[in-house]
Amino acid sequence: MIRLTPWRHPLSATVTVPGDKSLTHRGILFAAVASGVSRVTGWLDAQDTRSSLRLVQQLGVEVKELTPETLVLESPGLFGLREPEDVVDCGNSGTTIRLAAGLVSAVPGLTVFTGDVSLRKRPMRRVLEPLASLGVRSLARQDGYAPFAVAGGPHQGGTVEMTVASAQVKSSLLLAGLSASDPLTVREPVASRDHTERLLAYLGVPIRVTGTTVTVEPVSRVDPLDFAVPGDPSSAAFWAALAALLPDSRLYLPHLLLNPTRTGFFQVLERMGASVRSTVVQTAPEMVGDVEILPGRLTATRVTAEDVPSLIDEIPLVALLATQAEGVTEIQGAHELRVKESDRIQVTADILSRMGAAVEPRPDGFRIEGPTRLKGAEIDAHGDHRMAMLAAVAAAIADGETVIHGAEAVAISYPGFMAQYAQNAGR
Ligand SMILES: O=C(O)C1=C[C@@H](OP(=O)(O)O)[C@@H](O)[C@H](O)C1
Ligand SMILES: C=C(OP(=O)(O)O)C(=O)O
Repeated sequence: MIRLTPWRHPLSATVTVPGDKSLTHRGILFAAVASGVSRVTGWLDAQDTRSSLRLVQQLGVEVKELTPETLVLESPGLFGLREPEDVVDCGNSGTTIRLAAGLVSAVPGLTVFTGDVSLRKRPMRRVLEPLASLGVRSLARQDGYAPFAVAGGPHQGGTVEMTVASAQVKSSLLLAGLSASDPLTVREPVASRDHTERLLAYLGVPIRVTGTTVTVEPVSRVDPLDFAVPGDPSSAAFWAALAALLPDSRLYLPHLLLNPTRTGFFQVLERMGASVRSTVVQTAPEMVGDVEILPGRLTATRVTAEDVPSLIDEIPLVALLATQAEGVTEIQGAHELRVKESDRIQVTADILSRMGAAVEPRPDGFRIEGPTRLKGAEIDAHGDHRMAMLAAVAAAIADGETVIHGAEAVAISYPGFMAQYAQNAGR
């Protein structure tokens, strides 16, 4: 439990955020696919990425070096990975369990997956069913929840029409495509983050992307990877929201991942009235740059299904900004938030309503009327890292004290968040 009091000053700072979570997971999993010694620098060391690390170790990958900056892994390669001797516990990490389900289609024998109480309630049919259409056998609890088991072995390619826009489902299938007997095409309803496609191309795997259709060819061997992970824009979004909400702030966020499939939050922030300036310093394999945020008068906005994948994890922060914006903000097409680490539509609405905001949860989003003054409250993060950080940002602009239960969940994606928060709040 932590107690937070309002900030009485702007956020005028340079904040360096840890490495991107999605890219760190992929760096670890692709190091397992590659044959030989791979290196991932700037990696995120957090509970979720440790789940991916444990998974690849159970599959026979050796950790050669692990420092706060660098991870060096040695793998026998995709076709040398071995059946895990025990159940693979993916903790709280949806990305680990779903991507790994596709990866282990190449691993002879049985891989049994489980996770924590939250992960065991998240839908897995969305990966197991399309994998089954390629001939990958699996068995799951009723309703398709973990624990489930995947039997590796021969399977084919073909075409899969995805029903949800999900980078986890798409990536799981593309990983299974690497060990299929023929090419695999995956089509998404709306483009989700494309890190897997970019990394596969960077590794020299034959892959074609046309609009929201991706085709990958099977491989016999993949060369090792040397990959630098830039800062996580989803972690940076908490600081950007603070700067947009605290008058006279000036925030500098150096070296962030600026892949356009991830920057929807910064676009919405600008649309709502904040100033967002970015300077691109690298374009391949991923776009990277520095971002500066200045506050402005916030006005309501509309977020639609087309926008959702590019800011899926940041939508609760848009809801918070909307409580301080003039007018009615509507967020639509975000049903996916209901099946994250918590039901993020319900939990966000509960947190903001307790703090005095006018928030109406909808089946697929929110209607929020602003501006309203927020007041401190007693908040339950429901074991969800992003809900705990959302409450901390809200606490900075609320009147009175906010108590957050379950704030230790931040260690899932951003272990240093509360220390950096205290450091900037105390000035
Ligand atoms: O592929 C990824 O790294 C992720 C994809 C998204 O999930 P979905 O694929 O379920 O939308 C996102 O919410 C999650 O934090 C990370
Ligand atoms: C949804 C998230 O992660 P995952 O699906 O990997 O648990 C997240 O980090 O907000």
